Amino acid sequence: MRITITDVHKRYGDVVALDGPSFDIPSGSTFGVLGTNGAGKTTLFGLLVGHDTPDSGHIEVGGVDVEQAGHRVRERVAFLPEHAGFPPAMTGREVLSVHARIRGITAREQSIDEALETVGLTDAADRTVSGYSNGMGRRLGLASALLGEPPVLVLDEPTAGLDPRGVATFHQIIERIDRETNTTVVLSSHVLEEVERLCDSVAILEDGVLRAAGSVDELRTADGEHVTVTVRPSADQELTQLREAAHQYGDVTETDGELTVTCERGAAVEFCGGLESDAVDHFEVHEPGLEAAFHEALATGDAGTGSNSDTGTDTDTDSNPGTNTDTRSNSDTNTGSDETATVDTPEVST
Ligand SMILES: Nc1ncnc2c1ncn2[C@@H]1O[C@H](COP(=O)(O)OP(=O)(O)OP(=O)(O)O)[C@@H](O)[C@H]1O
Repeated sequence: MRITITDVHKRYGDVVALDGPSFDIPSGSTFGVLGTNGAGKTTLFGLLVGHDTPDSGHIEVGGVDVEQAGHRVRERVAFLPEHAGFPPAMTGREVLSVHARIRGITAREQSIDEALETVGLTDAADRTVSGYSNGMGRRLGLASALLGEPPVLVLDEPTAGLDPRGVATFHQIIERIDRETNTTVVLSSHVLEEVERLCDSVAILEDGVLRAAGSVDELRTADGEHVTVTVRPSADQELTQLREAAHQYGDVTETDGELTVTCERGAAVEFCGGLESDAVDHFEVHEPGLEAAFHEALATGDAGTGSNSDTGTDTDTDSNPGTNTDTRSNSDTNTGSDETATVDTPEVST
């Protein structure tokens, strides 16, 4: 279900929480809302799920204005708040049963079983919540949001405070929802690698203002002319010559005997093509990441894709985007990730 946010304003007294952001969230996508502390993410989510109303502007979910829908917006939008608490004496299943009844969900038992299964809590369903770990509690919150298969799922910092295993479990669940359903997932996070991994598109807010919006691919290649190349020499004595060569192509930094060269794509091809196999143990070419785009957006107010942005068509988008540089095709490659071309013992030489 497509979400359209149009010129939304919200103040709390003198504080401007939202200052007119406008952007679209494509149906079926996983969408990240990013921003510094106090940027307005939670405020936006409160308006999106109908907990509060904007001072002006509109939010539509599937063509229906959230404000006008009133409590009926719950039929379309489910919410996992950042701090969701449950009565400790109730079992997980009882919690879901109450939530299902409140939300008027039919086929309640089946819906509860499915939600428990999706979040991996089937075995713990009949234990009291007081014995749940933090991660299990978060997953119970997600199960509650999933009841009745809502077309839109809003998750406010879903992995905040979880240990690495809890984070990984949550990622798997969200990826499964993305893969197996047409649910539109909107999430906020301060962890840019997480957003890069999970989300198709993002909006970046600062002080209530939209700084950038677009697909993750568009944003991270907004500065698409530049890549970084890291090179590890085969021996210490090769470092000086490599450093001199690298300086001809771009800015060079050095850490633990490894060089990082930031340069234009064409220069990277030339530089890598000129590396002598005897002198180099290993080199990698990195695409610009979302983190660079985020800082760029905050620094310039625009990451290159424009503000009041349509972030895509009303269809699912590729959830596992990635672009490669031309340099990858020049050599034998072991690709580390979609964003990195990794080359061991290059066979090209001058
Ligand atoms: N109920 C409220 N009363 C007064 N000010 C509020 C209220 N809710 C939010 N604000 C203010 O509005 C601004 C936006 O807050 P919001 O919680 O939406 O930001 P956020 O991006 O979610 O921040 P964080 O990443 O720290 O959770 C902040 O300046 C905040 O202090």
